[in-house]
Amino acid sequence: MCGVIGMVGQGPVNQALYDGLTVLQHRGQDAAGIMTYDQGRLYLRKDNGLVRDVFSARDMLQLRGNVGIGHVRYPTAGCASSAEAQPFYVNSPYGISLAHNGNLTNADAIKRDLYLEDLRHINTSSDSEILLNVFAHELGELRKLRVNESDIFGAVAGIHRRCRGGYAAVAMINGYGVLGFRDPNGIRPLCFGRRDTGTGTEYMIASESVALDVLGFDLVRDVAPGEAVFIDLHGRLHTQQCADSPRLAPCIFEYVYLARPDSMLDDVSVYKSRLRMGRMLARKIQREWADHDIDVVIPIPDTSRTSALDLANDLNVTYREGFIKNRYIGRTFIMPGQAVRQRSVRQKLNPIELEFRNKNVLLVDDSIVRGTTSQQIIQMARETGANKVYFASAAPPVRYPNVYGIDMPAARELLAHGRDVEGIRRVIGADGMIYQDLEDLVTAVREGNDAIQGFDCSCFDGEYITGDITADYLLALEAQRADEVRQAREGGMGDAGDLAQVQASP
Ligand SMILES: O=P(O)(O)OC[C@H]1O[C@H](OP(=O)(O)OP(=O)(O)O)[C@H](O)[C@@H]1O
Ligand SMILES: NC(=O)CC[C@H](N)C(=O)O
Ligand SMILES: [Mg+2]
Repeated sequence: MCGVIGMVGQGPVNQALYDGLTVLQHRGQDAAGIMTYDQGRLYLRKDNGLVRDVFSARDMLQLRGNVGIGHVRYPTAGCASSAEAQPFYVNSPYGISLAHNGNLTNADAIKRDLYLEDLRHINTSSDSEILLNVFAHELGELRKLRVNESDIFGAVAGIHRRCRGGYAAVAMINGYGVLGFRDPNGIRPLCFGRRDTGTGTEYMIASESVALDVLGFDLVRDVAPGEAVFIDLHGRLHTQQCADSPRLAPCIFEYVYLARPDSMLDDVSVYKSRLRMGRMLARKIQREWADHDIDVVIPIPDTSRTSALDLANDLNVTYREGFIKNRYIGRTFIMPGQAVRQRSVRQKLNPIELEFRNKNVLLVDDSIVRGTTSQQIIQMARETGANKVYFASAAPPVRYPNVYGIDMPAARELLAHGRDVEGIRRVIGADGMIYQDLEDLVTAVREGNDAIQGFDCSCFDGEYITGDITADYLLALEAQRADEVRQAREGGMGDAGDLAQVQASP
């Protein structure tokens, strides 16, 4: 899950895009980029690193113009090289750039077709470069010197016909404006907002509404699944449904972990959905463990705080902040590689002894994926003198790979894969263990918007809503992206197709 942003302003957009990306930083910490448009020229700055490290004051001055797009990356395909940072750019037709959140599940097949039939070369191993080239091909096929909005929407319809998987993207077309579109299942989030200024209306498209909030934009609405929104250079908004049979089935893991709690996603407050997850879990504890001896509920910061709060309220047990988080360390789960994830838990979280000594504690996390956090945290709680250490997860066991934009490619890396709850409890070393039921998780989110037809719950139930995921696909994904494979392949960074590095070499 990367973060994307796009804007057509009445004045320079560089600072707003930068600020918006810092607010979306929780969606990707590996690379960042901005591309702007000014009087027929495009300006690009992208590199590996956090937003604050990628853009110097000088870079910002060079990002000229009132129109632009931006991206923060958490890779799910390709490699970690800076050549795969986004936005991507292709010069024909018109000069198009694109930033993508999600993952294409038929990337290999499209790449072949792009080469053999459309005579297009893909220079990286990123699926986002493929998505851009499909769009460029569809637009180029019209063979027009000038296109109009309906041509642009027609090209998005072409993307929906050719691409499978999850994609929420923004694109900038040189001389035309900024486009946002979402896959026909609406797996990854995308919304847009407006801000009225003395000189006219400005529009912004973003992965999460929190980016609009912070910049003073009013949320207009979510982009519908399959829909495209286009803001032309005069700041006029055009929208059109571009898919044949769209249906809203957003990724439920956005609500569990990925999104910021102060965002609205598909009309559901992420914060309120997490409070409800906590209440649901409290009720399960009351049902199945009425005579519990929990003295204190302690969240594992940051994400689980919200659900732990209402879990404690509903259980009528004291809530305490027992771990203090180092605010200068990012999110562990989206770090590349198990070694760095392992190290960062200790550096990031430190216990307050008095909240643990001689107490029976219930540690609450939003989810357990590889078990990196839970194993170390339980050990810390014990070393700090806790009597009993119980563990609760506000999401069900994560047992299956994600193929739509979350980097969980290998089932065998998932703690819960092939294990029952008792087996998981033993591995993480807890005295007791409780997981949310999937049905309750769905209820907790859907209560915010009962128009949501379904969710992508694939990492919990192994059902892939795009219908194209076979056992062979999952095996190939694992062979390509499992931790140790990537470690061996990438070691440092870069790969043979890394143009940026080739050029930089003496
Ligand atoms: O089982 P694991 O593989 O450890 O993954 C799950 C953990 O990772 C995430 O925390 P993270 O540190 O990424 O972010 P947070 O500070 O937002 O909670 C999540 O909130 C869990 O704590
Ligand atoms: N997490 C994402 O959305 C990743 C986008 C794209 N697949 C990449 O790897 O760069
Ligand atoms: Mg966490």
